Amino acid sequence: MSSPLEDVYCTLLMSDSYLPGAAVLAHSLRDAGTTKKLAVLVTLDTLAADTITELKALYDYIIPVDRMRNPSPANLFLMGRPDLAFAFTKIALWRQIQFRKIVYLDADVVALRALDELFDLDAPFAAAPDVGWPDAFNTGVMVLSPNMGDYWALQTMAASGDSFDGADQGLLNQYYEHRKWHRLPFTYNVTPNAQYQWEPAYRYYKRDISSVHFIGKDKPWSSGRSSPAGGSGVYNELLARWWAVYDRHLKAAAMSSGSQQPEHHHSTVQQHVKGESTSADFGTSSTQHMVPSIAVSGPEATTAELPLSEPGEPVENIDQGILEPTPTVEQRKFSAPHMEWDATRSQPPAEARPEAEHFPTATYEFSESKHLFQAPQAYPEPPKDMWFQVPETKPTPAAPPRPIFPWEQQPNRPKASRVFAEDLPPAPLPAPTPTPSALDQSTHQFSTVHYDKGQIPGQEEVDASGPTSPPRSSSPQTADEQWQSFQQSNTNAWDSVPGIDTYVRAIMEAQNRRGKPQVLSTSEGQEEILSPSLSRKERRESLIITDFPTAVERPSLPVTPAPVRRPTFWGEERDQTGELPAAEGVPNQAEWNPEEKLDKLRRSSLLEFEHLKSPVHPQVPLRELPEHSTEHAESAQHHHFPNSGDGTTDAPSKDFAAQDNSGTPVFQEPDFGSGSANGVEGADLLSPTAEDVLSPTQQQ
Ligand SMILES: O=c1ccn([C@@H]2O[C@H](COP(=O)(O)OP(=O)(O)O[C@H]3O[C@H](CO)[C@@H](O)[C@H](O)[C@H]3O)[C@@H](O)[C@H]2O)c(=O)[nH]1
Ligand SMILES: [Mn+2]
Repeated sequence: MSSPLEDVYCTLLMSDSYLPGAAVLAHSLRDAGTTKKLAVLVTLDTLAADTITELKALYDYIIPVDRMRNPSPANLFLMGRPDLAFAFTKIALWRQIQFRKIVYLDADVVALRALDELFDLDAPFAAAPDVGWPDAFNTGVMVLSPNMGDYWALQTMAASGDSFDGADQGLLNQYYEHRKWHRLPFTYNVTPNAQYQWEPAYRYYKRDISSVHFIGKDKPWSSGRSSPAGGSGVYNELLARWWAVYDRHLKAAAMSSGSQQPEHHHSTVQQHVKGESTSADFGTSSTQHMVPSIAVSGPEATTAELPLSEPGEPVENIDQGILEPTPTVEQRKFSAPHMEWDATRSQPPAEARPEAEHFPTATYEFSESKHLFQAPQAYPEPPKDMWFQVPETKPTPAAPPRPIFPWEQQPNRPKASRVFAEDLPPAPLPAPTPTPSALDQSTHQFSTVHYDKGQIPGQEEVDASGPTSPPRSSSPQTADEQWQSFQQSNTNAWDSVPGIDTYVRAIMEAQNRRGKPQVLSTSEGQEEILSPSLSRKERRESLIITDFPTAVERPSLPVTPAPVRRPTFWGEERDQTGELPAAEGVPNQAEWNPEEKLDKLRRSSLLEFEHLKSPVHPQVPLRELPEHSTEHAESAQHHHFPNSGDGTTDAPSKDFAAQDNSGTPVFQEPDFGSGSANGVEGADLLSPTAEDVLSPTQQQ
């Protein structure tokens, strides 16, 4: 007998109903990698043969013991646990002197890690505090050194029924109250309950938990998979640990997946797990099991026929609409992962446990429900206040903007409106220009609609009903007179500030010196051409942009206008970086005599231009010309030449300045289309090209 005594984990099984607990416990210890052997005390006369067979597959030692009844079980009723009438049987542990040390675990314990270090305790007896009374210990996890002295002392107490709770825990606490017992950390016997309150402590110590003990009447396997209503997140989390072991080794799906273990072992366990199996012959043939499920599912399976499930039914009843789901937030409370060390400051401690050691595991399986899907009667309420509340009372409109311009303060100011050219009565054309040439006749055809100053559509809207400007239809005034009166009534305050006037004049003079074209200068001899009614002396010379020169004041543009130098974003850099490529067939400006070309044009056959008189000539769009069209008509004498060759009309350059860089509007050419702009013949006759305009200095 010199061989050293063995160490074992040991549990107790007195009824078949606790078999799932004993099976999960054994698997959890083996999963944790313990090197110790497993033993189970069994009361053979209260256990089924299948249960013993199952235990043999899980435990190294099956140790039959005699049941020991409490002779005075009244205190058990005080606890509400009359089922613990044979709890004294547990003291048989002390007589298992074939073992050096026993780490005893209740059958309702699941080990989260191996507890092998407990075998190294020197103390003859150790246990963890009980949550119901922490000065006492819980007898679900104990470390003991079997010896017959303690056994007989305990047996004597038990026989006399000396236990304050009527069961083993009261007995053992009374026995060790005046002896030394080693107090184990609570983490060796964590006893969660649905009403657990101190969740922060749980979060803090969670990673140290070695085993979880599901005390009380309801066990994980007897309650089924759904957690008790209102169960705390802590409880559900730890409950999941038990089910994780069960699912890993014992659930029905494992049976049909080629497991090496005999099927009946698992079915024996499943019989005692709520919601896992209701049939005694479950597992004899999975095919047979499937047949009724097909027969039941059909349109005739209405909600009324569905069996109502108990509160603790599996999730699939929620899917089937039998049960209302609880909101997801309550099902899964977030808990931040516990950090063992500050990873931002140091490396992990050498003896640290794996970070993923306590990761919760969840296993999902196919539903075996035989019912068609039924939508839940109610889904969780959508969040409130997610719509825009339309104000019930109309908001008071904001005050109108403060008047800026003098005419805005006129009491009877007409309401601003929009007038389109199409809506206007045809404007009376001014007296035709007494030019006999056919060229002029055709030129006028270019200007589809002819406006005088006072008839400019854009100004009509202000003009027409204004108090200072009588309606044109009833007015004997000429267009120019209307224009004058309009201008006089609508002046800007700054028009009369002499400093501004002087300043702008200086700028313009500087520009003139640099060769900019100025259209405001008058040209003698042309005064009477289009507006004989307006004397030039009546107009003051003006810098105001809106104060356009009349036809009398405005000279005909030179045939070859001076190129307009436009300011670029890069300043004058453009002159250095290059120029546009020369247009094909465009003569050098120096070699070009406009008079000669005009003569040549006049001599050419009139018939060739007859088609240009047609107002629907395809090259001439019928649209209103800008307000300077009067001037345009004049200048067109010099600019608009038809192509004498193929009969198409040549477009003048559109780069012809609409505005020079002083901001003074010059005039805008009508759009004649771009197709023929590069015609050689026409280019010969037309002066300004893009090249001329943009980079005249670069030419030769
Ligand atoms: O029908 C039964 C009842 C109990 N047991 C075994 O006895 C143990 C104790 O019973 P249990 O239901 O686990 O009791 P608890 O709910 O844990 O109640 C507490 O009270 C019991 C009686 O004092 C102590 O044994 C427990 O350790 C203590 O945690 C079980 O784990 C089993 O190992 C059976 O095998 N079959
Ligand atoms: Mn227990």
